[in-house]
Amino acid sequence: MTIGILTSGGDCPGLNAVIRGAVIKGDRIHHETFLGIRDGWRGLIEDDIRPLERTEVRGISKQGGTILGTSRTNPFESGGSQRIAEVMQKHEMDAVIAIGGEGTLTAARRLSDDGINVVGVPKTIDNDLSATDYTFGFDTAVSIATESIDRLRTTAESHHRCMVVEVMGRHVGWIALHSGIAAGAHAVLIPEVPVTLQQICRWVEAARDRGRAPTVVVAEGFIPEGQEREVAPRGLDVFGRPRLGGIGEQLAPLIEEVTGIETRSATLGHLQRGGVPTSYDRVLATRFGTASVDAAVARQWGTMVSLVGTDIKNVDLHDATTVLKSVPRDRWDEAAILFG
Ligand SMILES: Nc1ncnc2c1ncn2[C@@H]1O[C@H](COP(=O)(O)OP(=O)(O)O)[C@@H](O)[C@H]1O
Ligand SMILES: O=P(O)(O)OC[C@H]1O[C@](O)(COP(=O)(O)O)[C@@H](O)[C@@H]1O
Ligand SMILES: [Mg+2]
Repeated sequence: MTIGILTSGGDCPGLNAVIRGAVIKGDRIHHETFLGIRDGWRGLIEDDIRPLERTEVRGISKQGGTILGTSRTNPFESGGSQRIAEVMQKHEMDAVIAIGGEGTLTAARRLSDDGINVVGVPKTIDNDLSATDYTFGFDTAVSIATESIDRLRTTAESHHRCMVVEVMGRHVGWIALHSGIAAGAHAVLIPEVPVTLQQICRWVEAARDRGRAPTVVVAEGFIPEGQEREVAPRGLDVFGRPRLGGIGEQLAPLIEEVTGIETRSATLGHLQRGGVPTSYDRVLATRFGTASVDAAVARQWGTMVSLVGTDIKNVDLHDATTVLKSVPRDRWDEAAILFG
């Protein structure tokens, strides 16, 4: 069997570990041949494909980014399933392992419904995919965010300031919640839970009154009071969605105005997506990679590998892509006991 591998959507630490796991297991156990598809669906549509040898994946599980490149190309805008089948046939490619988030896997599901042999691997720092307990990349993003909040807090303490830290999370607040709890934030603001400016300021003042440097962690997708949408002053991405970012900068002067506490903001942005994966993410990504080849060999098309408890299972792509995994209200309430 010849298997093509692609990485698509926002990159995330651990992608290379999946590629390495798949190629090594496929070569050593199943004697499969691999093709590297460049830049996600773009490579499959534009026929940008090359052999992917075992020697190329040596030692890459600790490397950030993806050796295959990524893009947000929509396969259905330029030829769709028919074009992909044509390119696969040309390369005698029997199957595709698609490593991506909810967007990529939705595309994979649609392609699979059209008869393309696809197996999905869930990736995203946002941890917003249903049908898997965790995705690789999330642990690394939370670690980087936690360390950054710890650092920002020491400078805020020196200056008796409030610090607003903006983290990623397009639709969900998992990174904000976990890094906020880990760093002992005085407020965590997420897209799932509306919080008034008044409440935020009450938490900030309570922390200040105890001699603490108030620390507010906000997910980029948090919708501030009185606004209908997220803060997105930087136009649209290639898929036509608003590019989020800026809520931290918007909140800081408002908090300063209401509380009188000098307030700064810092946006962590792509720092959360770059660099080496944590050991947790390397292990999860490697296990996903080896399991994805097993799924391809077993011809489990239209499925995705997933983490359930500590086991790796196979789930239907339909189940994985219908509902986003958002933060349940009780998980935020549990954290909110510690705010202020
Ligand atoms: N509903 C959809 N149908 C087909 N293709 C989609 C769909 N949603 C997203 N995609 C494609 O997958 C790409 C990757 O999705 P995106 O959300 O950017 O990243 P991720 O896969 O990490 O979630 C998108 O740019 C788009 O081209
Ligand atoms: O700056 P970019 O690459 O357009 O993407 C930013 C978005 O990508 C993410 O990091 C991950 O989202 P995806 O998994 O959907 O790619 C989001 O948290 C963020 O909103
Ligand atoms: Mg997405």
